[in-house]
Amino acid sequence: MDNKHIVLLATGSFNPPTNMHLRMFEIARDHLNHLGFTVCGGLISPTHDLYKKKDLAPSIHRCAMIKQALVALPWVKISDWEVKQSCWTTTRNVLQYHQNFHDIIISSIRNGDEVDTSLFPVQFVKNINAKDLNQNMAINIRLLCGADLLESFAIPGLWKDDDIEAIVRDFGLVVVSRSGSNPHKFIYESDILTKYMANIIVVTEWISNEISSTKVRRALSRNESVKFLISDLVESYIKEHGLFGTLNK
Ligand SMILES: Nc1ncnc2c1ncn2[C@@H]1O[C@H](COP(=O)(O)OP(=O)(O)OP(=O)(O)O)[C@@H](O)[C@H]1O
Ligand SMILES: NC(=O)c1ccc[n+]([C@@H]2O[C@H](COP(=O)(O)O)[C@@H](O)[C@H]2O)c1
Repeated sequence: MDNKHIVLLATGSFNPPTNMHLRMFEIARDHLNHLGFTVCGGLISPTHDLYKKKDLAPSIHRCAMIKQALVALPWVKISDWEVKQSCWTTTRNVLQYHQNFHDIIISSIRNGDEVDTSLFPVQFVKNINAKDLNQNMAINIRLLCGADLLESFAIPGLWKDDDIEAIVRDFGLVVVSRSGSNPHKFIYESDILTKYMANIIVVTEWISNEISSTKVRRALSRNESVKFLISDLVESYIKEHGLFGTLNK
């Protein structure tokens, strides 16, 4: 099977989605294209409401904000599968679900079955032609993350070793560097990550910045401007619904 066709999947709180979340997809796609991969699309899978994170807005709002943010990034779509589960799901399971979903779509197309194209994540149809399908084409779901998420692999009790191994072995990682991080050093210091180094692509963000959802939430609660940090549509949604302490401000 060839693994040159990639769908990038990012998980996280997106509380709220920032411009850096969008940029992460753009620079990853650009980098992968230069390496000879075809990025067929991207997916954002916001984490479940039961994920223990301070000040986590309800997923109904996080999904709505992501949709607003993605108006500016049409090749990426939201997946609400994770938030619709009855409890929090590991990232490994999220990746596996989406991998299975794509495998089914590919085999349906190959068999000439009627496929509901509205189900396609992103520009799938545009980037895949019949010739590819006749060969051993496959779609590889890869986890797209910032270096802080990679480094969270080392937090005791947060990730199971088995899950980390399955994520790098079966799916692969695309890691975008973030201020204060050193993904290459982190990979070097981990036996599991070093073993599967070939499946980890590090994208260096040269124009590094410190945008984070935490800082955006803080600014919003203090009635400070968040223009150019999040999209105007996301900002309007937040204010309309009084999220993150913006009520009556
Ligand atoms: N400035 C950034 N540079 C690189 N990656 C980023 C950046 N901001 C977010 N990401 C990545 O986006 C994904 C989702 O992030 P998440 O929703 O946790 O945002 P966050 O800004 O880190 O949130 P919070 O501040 O609430 O912890 C993660 O993989 C995270 O590493
Ligand atoms: N064991 C696991 O699979 C595991 C552990 C910690 C975080 N996660 C995921 O990583 C993401 C982290 O998001 P935050 O950086 O916003 O906390 C979330 O989507 C969360 O579900 C997964």
